[in-house]
Amino acid sequence: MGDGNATTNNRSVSNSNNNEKPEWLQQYNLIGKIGEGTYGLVFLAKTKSPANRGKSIAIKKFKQSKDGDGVSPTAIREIMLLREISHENVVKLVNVHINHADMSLYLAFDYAEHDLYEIIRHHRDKGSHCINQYTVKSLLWQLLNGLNYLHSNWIIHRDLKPSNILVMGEGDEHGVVKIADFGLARIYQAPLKPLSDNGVVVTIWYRAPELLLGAKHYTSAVDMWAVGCIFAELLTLKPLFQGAEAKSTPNPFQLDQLDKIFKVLGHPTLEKWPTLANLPHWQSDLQHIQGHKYENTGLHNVVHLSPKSAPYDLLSKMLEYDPRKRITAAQALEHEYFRIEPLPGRNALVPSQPGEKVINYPTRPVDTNTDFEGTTSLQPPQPVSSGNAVSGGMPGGHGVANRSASRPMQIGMPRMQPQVMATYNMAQAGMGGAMNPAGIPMPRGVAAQPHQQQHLRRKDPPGMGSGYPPQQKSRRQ
Ligand SMILES: Nc1ncnc2c1ncn2[C@@H]1O[C@H](COP(=O)(O)OP(=O)(O)OP(=O)(O)O)[C@@H](O)[C@H]1O
Repeated sequence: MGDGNATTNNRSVSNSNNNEKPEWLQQYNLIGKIGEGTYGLVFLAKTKSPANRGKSIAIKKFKQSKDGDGVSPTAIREIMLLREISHENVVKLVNVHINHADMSLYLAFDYAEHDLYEIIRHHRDKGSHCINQYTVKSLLWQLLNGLNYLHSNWIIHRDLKPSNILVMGEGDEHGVVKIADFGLARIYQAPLKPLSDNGVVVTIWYRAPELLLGAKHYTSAVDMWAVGCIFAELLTLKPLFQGAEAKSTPNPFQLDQLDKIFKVLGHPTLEKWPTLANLPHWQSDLQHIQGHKYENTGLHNVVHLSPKSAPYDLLSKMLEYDPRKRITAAQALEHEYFRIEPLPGRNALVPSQPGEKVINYPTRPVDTNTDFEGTTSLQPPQPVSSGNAVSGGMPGGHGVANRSASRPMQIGMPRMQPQVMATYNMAQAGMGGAMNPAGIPMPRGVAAQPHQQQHLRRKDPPGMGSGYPPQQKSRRQ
């Protein structure tokens, strides 16, 4: 590792003995497991190199598929492209490691102490303490800023949800949002099929109606739907559309999820969404979908916002049924909501007003008994300098450490300037398939949709060159 390339090794990571560790792993102190998703396990490690000693890294290990064929070379090439992605609001993929013995894949990312799932849960558990307006707005703005960059580079996330929206802990980037898990949907077997069944539930609550209705061609608009759901959840601390997942077949019809959506937004009509008639489930499930009459509960009642307010206007545009009419990330960044007080800032976790209490969000619990194989004891528990509580128990154990108060607010926030993406030599990489100007391959069989094409025509993605929210009077660091 450290040379910027994927590193490979023929020996399996079988235990914690340093001599038997593959070379790349010897550059880290593996601390323990911090999470488990549908596709893999996430570990906390610390770098050993003198230049970056003690830097926290999150290593995601991808599980083997059941048939044991590991990760395809195509998937590996696509992951290598993700290394070129660089933006302040997108988590940095620092390295890629492939273990050839079992074709397991390890992705090393910059570590983020918090995520929106935990932040929302923290507020909900404290009972009726909503997230302050400044924090909600700053989190949302940065999420949109990162997403605008990804969409401009032809990357559709497809699985945005609160646990994938990370927020940096203390340090230079305190309170900065980082989108995680981007671009990985392409290496999974479509659509969103887990590599192995580990009992982790795939969340459908943030899934766009066109996907639920069986659309074969999705666009970046699916991410904007998810952002709308996350925005509402930040406001109310409750998932907006909490459907029960159907699991009968690999990609079952998620009727309950649609039911939850229709109950709040009313029934979609062909008048408002003309291409609805072409969607497979709309056609095939006449009895359930078209036969049922839904009362429109009213989104404003659920999120407790005035229908005339700026946040409501933005939210309703994110939750537009027709994906072609749904607001884009670039358009959302220009919305009035971000031009009125409180203005969004770079550190989303500082108090919104002088004198307001600093919230000490809990650090991630670390299970120090689980290593890459999932069983072996790693090393004796040790103090973790980033403030992580080290628990010897299973994930979910509470390891809440006290942390010092946030830095005082500063005026004059730096502009967010995304770096230009390096172009990848596709001929050299031997890749075929549809390409876009940024050198990112399109998902197989996915044509550029109107929602995406608007980005194609632009040289610089809108909203990115304009820096942080426009016309700000005062800003928080
Ligand atoms: N770079 C990172 N730094 C810190 N924690 C991370 C990082 N990336 C992921 N995590 C955390 O690890 C946990 C598991 O993440 P993972 O992406 O594997 O699963 P998930 O997002 O919860 O579910 P799924 O795999 O179904 O999308 C989550 O709590 C997530 O916030």
